[in-house]
Amino acid sequence: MQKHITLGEYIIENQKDFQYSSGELSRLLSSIRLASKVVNHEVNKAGLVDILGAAGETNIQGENQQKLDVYANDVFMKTLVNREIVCGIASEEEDDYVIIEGKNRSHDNKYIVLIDPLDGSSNIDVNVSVGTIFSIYRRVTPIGNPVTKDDFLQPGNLQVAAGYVVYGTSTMLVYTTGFGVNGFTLNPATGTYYLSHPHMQFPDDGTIYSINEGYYVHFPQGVKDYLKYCQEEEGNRPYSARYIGSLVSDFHRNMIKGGIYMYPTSSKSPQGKLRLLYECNPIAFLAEQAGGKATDGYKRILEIKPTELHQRVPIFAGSKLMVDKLEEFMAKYPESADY
Ligand SMILES: O=P(O)(O)OC[C@H]1O[C@](O)(COP(=O)(O)O)[C@@H](O)[C@@H]1O
Ligand SMILES: [Mg+2]
Ligand SMILES: [Mg+2]
Repeated sequence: MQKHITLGEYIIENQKDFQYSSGELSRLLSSIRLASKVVNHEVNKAGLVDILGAAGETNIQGENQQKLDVYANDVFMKTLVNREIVCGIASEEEDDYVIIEGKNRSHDNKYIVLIDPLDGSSNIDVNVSVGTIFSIYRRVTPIGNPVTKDDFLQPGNLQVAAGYVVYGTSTMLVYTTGFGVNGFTLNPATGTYYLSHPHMQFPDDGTIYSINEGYYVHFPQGVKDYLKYCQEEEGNRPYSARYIGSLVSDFHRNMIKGGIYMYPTSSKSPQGKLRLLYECNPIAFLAEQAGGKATDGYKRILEIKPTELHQRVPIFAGSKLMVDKLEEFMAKYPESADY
């Protein structure tokens, strides 16, 4: 009989791959696994109980928080804090980073977590897939001291692990520790994640483009030109347009089928919309680990030096040949061109 590998087994078996293996990163990933199951349970009954709708608060970025945004943030924060395995957390739903001081081992945990607890909030109330995105770094502040902003403002190429959970028709946890990308599907009957998508790889090329095309008039000229290219009749074009409006779900589909996800700058959002630290960096790490590519249109996302916790950047991520082509169009216009 074929043996089904559980996520718990996989984490333990691959612990040796971690550069500074001490079991801490494994415990951290196990905590995320646990918290994701709790959030999944709540997301699954979203239509039944009073957890739909706005929480009545806005986050520091001026966005209306949904009840499930707040719930997911609480679950991930509490799970990570209670287990005393990280020294700091930054979340989309928190104004500033949170310093975690262990009860017995004050300030001596190694890892920090940056998280988008519930991605795609606008889809919650209409029963469409949402997700969680996480990014993990080693601290740079010496052990024994409280973490500082510098620990959180590290470029994406220093991530030690990153991943997402997609709460879709099935729930999947997909992650990398820098040794490829693996996907695990939750069996709701047993509450266990099983390895279902080993060694996930972006097809080199694809025929899906994902962008909020409603904002077309506000896009940079390079993006407009690329969209016209996507729609022309030639070779494997025109491509199919697919846009869920949930980064995790759009990215996940494109990784499996081949495609490009785009959230450019626009005259309405001159910096782009998606957040570098807990949306773009983890997605870019996964994209590269799966043989794909992620850029801001001109340079690698993973090489951007962050300056702000909630910094926004444009992102183009997906199949390598498609992102290469997008960059060709972008290169025709200087990076600072007016829209
Ligand atoms: O509605 P728009 O402008 O197309 O934006 C959709 C994008 O915004 C996001 O929902 C932002 O994420 P949050 O829900 O975590 O704020 C992305 O998941 C998604 O790709
Ligand atoms: Mg998000
Ligand atoms: Mg969110």
